Amino acid sequence: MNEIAPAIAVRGLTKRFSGRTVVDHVDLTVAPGRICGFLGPNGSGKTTTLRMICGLIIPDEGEGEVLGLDLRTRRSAIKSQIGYMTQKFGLFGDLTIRENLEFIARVYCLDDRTRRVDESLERLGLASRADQLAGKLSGGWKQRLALAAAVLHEPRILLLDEPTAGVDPQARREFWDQIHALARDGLTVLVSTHYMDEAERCHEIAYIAYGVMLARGTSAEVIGASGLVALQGEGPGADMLAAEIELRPGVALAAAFGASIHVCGTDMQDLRQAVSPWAEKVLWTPAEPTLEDVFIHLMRQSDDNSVVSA
Ligand SMILES: Nc1ncnc2c1ncn2[C@@H]1O[C@H](COP(=O)(O)OP(=O)(O)OP(=O)(O)O)[C@@H](O)[C@H]1O
Repeated sequence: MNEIAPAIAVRGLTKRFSGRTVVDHVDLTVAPGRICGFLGPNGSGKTTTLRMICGLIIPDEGEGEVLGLDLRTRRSAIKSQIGYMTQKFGLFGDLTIRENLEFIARVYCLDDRTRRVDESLERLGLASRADQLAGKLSGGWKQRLALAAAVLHEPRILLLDEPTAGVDPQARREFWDQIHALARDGLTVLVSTHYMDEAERCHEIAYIAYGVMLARGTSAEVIGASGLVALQGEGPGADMLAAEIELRPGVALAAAFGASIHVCGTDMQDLRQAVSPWAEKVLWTPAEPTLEDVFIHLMRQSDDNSVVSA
């Protein structure tokens, strides 16, 4: 059987700014057509990692291949096959959707511009609004236009930096449906996000805290590897107990969800022992730990290196 070459295979990627290591020996392999989500606290090196992979910044250490090209020696060739959508809307508000795409097509010196723009408008559901000014669009439509612009030159890797911050749930869902459609056609997608629902829509996740990759895999694998177990408590006042319960030995996290409480730890016996003082008032039942539990747990265990000492 022929093995499909990975779209991305990098090893030991490291970046330092002013002597501070912001990405510390990160390894990553992503197969073509996969959507890989990057999560982690603010300032933990997600964007820097993505930019190194795409040849936009030079790693201080590390090596690898992106689309089969050497990351150190073929940066320009890699960059030409990357689509990049940043969080900030970077298109022209006083041009229409169509004019913006035509402008991008000229910047990239694309051939057959009218066909490409028409196909892109159709594919991303923008055709009915092609003549609307970009500046008058809602957040969701702006994101859709930014996505159309990022993939107009038919890149093989798409980089999305917090793509749906501030966009409503319906528009986010549609945006993600489009990302999945692009991935089905072979586009490899790397996306940084703080949203759990976005993480869950990725094929795989990489969790980076302060430059170090702490977890990697599908969302089920990341939850399984965390070793966390959880209990849900329901009863009068259960939602008021989080702060007190979180201080008990054996409890890693406790949080109210509506009228109930969700608690996590690494050992079920210890967790049951920790909540036993409330066994009469509150009904405790086993629950599934969530991705959010895992990420908060990992974050609390890692050292914040983002504070620069004087
Ligand atoms: N060009 C630069 N020069 C100096 N420091 C930088 C530069 N780019 C990033 N940094 C620093 O590197 C660290 C990692 O930044 P990065 O943007 O990669 O984090 P992030 O995980 O994407 O953060 P966020 O979730 O807030 O977007 C931060 O402390 C940031 O201030």
